Amino acid sequence: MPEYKIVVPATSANVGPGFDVLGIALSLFLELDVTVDSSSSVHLDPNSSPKYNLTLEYSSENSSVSLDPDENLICLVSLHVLKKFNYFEFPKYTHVKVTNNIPLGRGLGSSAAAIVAGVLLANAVFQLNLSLSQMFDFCLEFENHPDNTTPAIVGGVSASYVLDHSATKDKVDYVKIPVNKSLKAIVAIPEFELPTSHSRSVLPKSYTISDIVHNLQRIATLTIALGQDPIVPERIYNSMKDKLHQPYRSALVPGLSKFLSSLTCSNTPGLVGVCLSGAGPTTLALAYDNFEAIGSKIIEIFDSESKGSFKTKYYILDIVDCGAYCNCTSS
Ligand SMILES: Nc1ncnc2c1ncn2[C@@H]1O[C@H](COP(=O)(O)OP(=O)(O)O)[C@@H](O)[C@H]1O
Ligand SMILES: N[C@@H](CCOP(=O)(O)O)C(=O)O
Repeated sequence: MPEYKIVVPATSANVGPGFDVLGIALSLFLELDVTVDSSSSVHLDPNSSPKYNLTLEYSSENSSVSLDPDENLICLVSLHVLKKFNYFEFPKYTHVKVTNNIPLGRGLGSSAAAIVAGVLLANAVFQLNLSLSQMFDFCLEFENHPDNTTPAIVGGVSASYVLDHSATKDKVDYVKIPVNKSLKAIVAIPEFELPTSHSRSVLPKSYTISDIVHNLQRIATLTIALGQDPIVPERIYNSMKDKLHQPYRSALVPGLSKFLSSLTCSNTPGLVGVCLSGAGPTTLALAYDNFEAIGSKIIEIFDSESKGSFKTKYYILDIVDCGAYCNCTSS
């Protein structure tokens, strides 16, 4: 009876000036427990009619997610990978129990985690031995910016570029960026969802050269500043400013402008930088100390700016150096 455990971290993409380039893997996880078991009682449930020999179960509060393999993102990705290897269904009695702690549509890479999990699911059950490069290529077919999927796969902070969307393989290359070990992420998550597709639709089609240079200068310094020891808070803080996406998205996230302008490394001890997480509405603060105090200060800002229209909660998360993995727990 093969059993697999697949674990994929949440990710915060962009990291200020790194629109569609940078991403951080964080200690909040999507987990899949996969069994291929002919004696399992879950298949005796008359309401669970397996499609492609697969049944799905969600243990946590993702009630909006479809359990139909033709609609569920994890299954869609997995079946897509399988078809490329001429498999069209899972082994009989495949059951996938999903425990998802990554909130959906909040800018913490839930869709990227689901895509990566789908690739790993196909890889594990059919022993495809996919290379890292093949995994990146499959992910890119479902999310055409690799800034979430790369750190979800390789962990830590990464920068990636797409070599050529029209190439047949090896489309993505990446580097991992050294990060000072004392840094943690404080993510403030509003209770409303903001689909990434909507948050991308408000971005302009072209930019001024001064805005582009603004971000180019900062992304270069940020990638070095994050790993410096001792930390230079002002350098990280200034390097995390962005002119390519945050100004256009602030109308979608009440409180974002105030959050970005009022919390500084001078008035908030321990803080080194602030930005929107991915496409929002979650925000990210990087800090080396005073995590709880910074979290409370952020919540005060959003509570006052939202005027009671939504609540915001915060998590203090580690930057996890290990990306997605799959363990075979029995043979
Ligand atoms: N664990 C999951 N299982 C199935 N589908 C998921 C899962 N996580 C995310 N999704 C899909 O991805 C959508 C959210 O994607 P997106 O708008 O890009 O937000 P995010 O910033 O969280 O990635 C969800 O509405 C759902 O359709
Ligand atoms: N670079 C993308 C990142 C989207 O991340 P998500 O976690 O919100 O899906 C963008 O900014 O659109």
